Amino acid sequence: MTMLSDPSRKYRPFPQVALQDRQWPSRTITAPPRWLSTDLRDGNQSIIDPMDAVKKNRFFDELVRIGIKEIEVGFPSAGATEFDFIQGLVRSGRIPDDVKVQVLTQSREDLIRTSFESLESAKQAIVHLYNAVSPAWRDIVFRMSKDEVREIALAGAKVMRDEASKRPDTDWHFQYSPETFSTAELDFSIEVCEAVMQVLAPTPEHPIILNLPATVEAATPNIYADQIEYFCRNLPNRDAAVISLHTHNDRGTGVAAAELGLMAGADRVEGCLFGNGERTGNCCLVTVALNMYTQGINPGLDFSDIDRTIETVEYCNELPVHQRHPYGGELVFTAFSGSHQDAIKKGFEANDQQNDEHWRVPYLPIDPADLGRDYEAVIRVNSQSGKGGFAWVLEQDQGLKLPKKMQADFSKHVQHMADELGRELNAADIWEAFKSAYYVQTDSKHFQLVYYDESRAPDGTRVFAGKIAVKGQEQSVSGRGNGLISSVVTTLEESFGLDLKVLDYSEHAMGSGRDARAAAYLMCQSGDRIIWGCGIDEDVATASVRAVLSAANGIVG
Ligand SMILES: CC(=O)SCCNC(=O)CCNC(=O)[C@H](O)C(C)(C)COP(=O)(O)OP(=O)(O)OC[C@H]1O[C@@H](n2cnc3c(N)ncnc32)[C@H](O)[C@@H]1OP(=O)(O)O
Ligand SMILES: CC(C)C(=O)C(=O)O
Repeated sequence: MTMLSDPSRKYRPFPQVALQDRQWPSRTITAPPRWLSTDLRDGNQSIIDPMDAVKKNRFFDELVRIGIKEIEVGFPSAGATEFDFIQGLVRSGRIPDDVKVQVLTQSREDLIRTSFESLESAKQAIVHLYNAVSPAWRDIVFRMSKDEVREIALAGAKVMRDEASKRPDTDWHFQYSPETFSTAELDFSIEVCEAVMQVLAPTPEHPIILNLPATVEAATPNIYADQIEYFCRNLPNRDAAVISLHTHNDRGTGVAAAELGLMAGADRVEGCLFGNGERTGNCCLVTVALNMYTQGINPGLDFSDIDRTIETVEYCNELPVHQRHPYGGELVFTAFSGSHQDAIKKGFEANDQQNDEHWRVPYLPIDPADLGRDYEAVIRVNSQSGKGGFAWVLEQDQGLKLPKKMQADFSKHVQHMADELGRELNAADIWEAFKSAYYVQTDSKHFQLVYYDESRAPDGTRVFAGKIAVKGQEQSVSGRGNGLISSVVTTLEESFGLDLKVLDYSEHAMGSGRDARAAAYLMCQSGDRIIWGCGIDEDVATASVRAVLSAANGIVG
């Protein structure tokens, strides 16, 4: 056994934050934060093959297109690929005026200087300095005291200040991250940030960005929220700082931590699209933004063509977006199971009928159409599905609105097919099943309408006269009734001895305008059997004749 029976021998519970009067639990998010995408930095440093300039440029353009205004474009001192891409981007003139690019650097003099050089001639830019401050990193990585670790930050901040002052044509912004903030002593993080602020002298008009990372997510998200609230309440000169969140997803709650962190007073969120990033990834910006959207808040980011965004992300990261990923995954708006399909179908119908625009569709937290997703993908049919599922597919695909009782009849055919094939049934499968169950638009049937005429007899009854092919042999037939349908029923009775009593009839138009067709449905009794028929034709009367023949085929078939 490799898992411990007593894990407390190896792992300690995360301590509570000393914050008795926490305010964040009773706050709500009412406005979007500032968004920073670190796809091209944190995302890029964690994929198997880091992006080349072609991929980085494509990703950058997509980030701009969806409306991200702060983009961390790389780690310039990592090497020539990074440096040249950043210089190329800055010189290309492709950075919109309202977009700031950001670069990350360790707090080492040569690396900071290289970072500034990469941004030479930028109109505006953010230089992001970091060093780890928590005990494990102090003891193990740096082997330094608190004072020495604070000194790393201070020394770096001074180089930043000096490098910026050498390049007055660029509007410089500074960001500092006490890396490993989530596992550090809060008062020490505040102490280091305060020291950095003293060097860089931010003001409310030109604030510093203090980015507080959960470099490794180590506790429940309420703890991170406490840490953020504590930090915001105790940081001197809070007005001169933009508080930024940078959560990772080690415990699977990176998004929750960012949301609670915003309630705790933060102004900005860093993350990656679809949660790429170190280990289990960064907080997913798409999820945080669309969670807000579903609460009626415009996140300021546009995912109305989410598939295009996914395509770019998958191409550049060479990693798939998981099928179950919130909002973007291929299956997240799809219901296979019968009771979900039934509720969704009813929800769409109710939504169309209600007077206001508020979204109320069971099982769907967001309208897929808002993200450019097709309704057709919402309901897919397999052996777990019910009548709501195939009825939806037939309606979307063929325009057929089956009467409720006929859905129950057709259900047996679909279930049989699904069990036989042992796989998902697509729209073509369901249409095939329908055609063969009701002898619609197929040559392999007992009775086939060749042509007919309808006339009125002197006594007012209707006369049906025409040719019906029986197993391919055409026969002239005729019969009378009160209406067209009953005249066909009489014809079948008199010519072929069929026992057929019509119990119910309905019809509807399929489509509109010149191409409109009609569908007719017939519920009949023959002996003790209930038989359904369906006819489709350009002409509504002919559709009803076909429906009778469809039922007749059901009797003999
Ligand atoms: C949490 C994060 O995601 S932070 C971002 C991490 N991203 C990256 O590292 C990607 C880009 N990095 C790189 O290309 C390389 O690491 C480089 C070029 C920056 C530096 O490479 P190297 O000079 O070989 O150093 P290396 O990366 O191994 O860093 C280790 C050294 O830097 C020190 N160091 C680490 N972080 C920092 C920091 N933020 N500030 C100052 N020094 C630091 C370590 O203590 C160690 O020092 P030592 O050699 O005296 O023990
Ligand atoms: C550099 C910092 C912000 C980081 O990536 C982290 O701590 O995860």
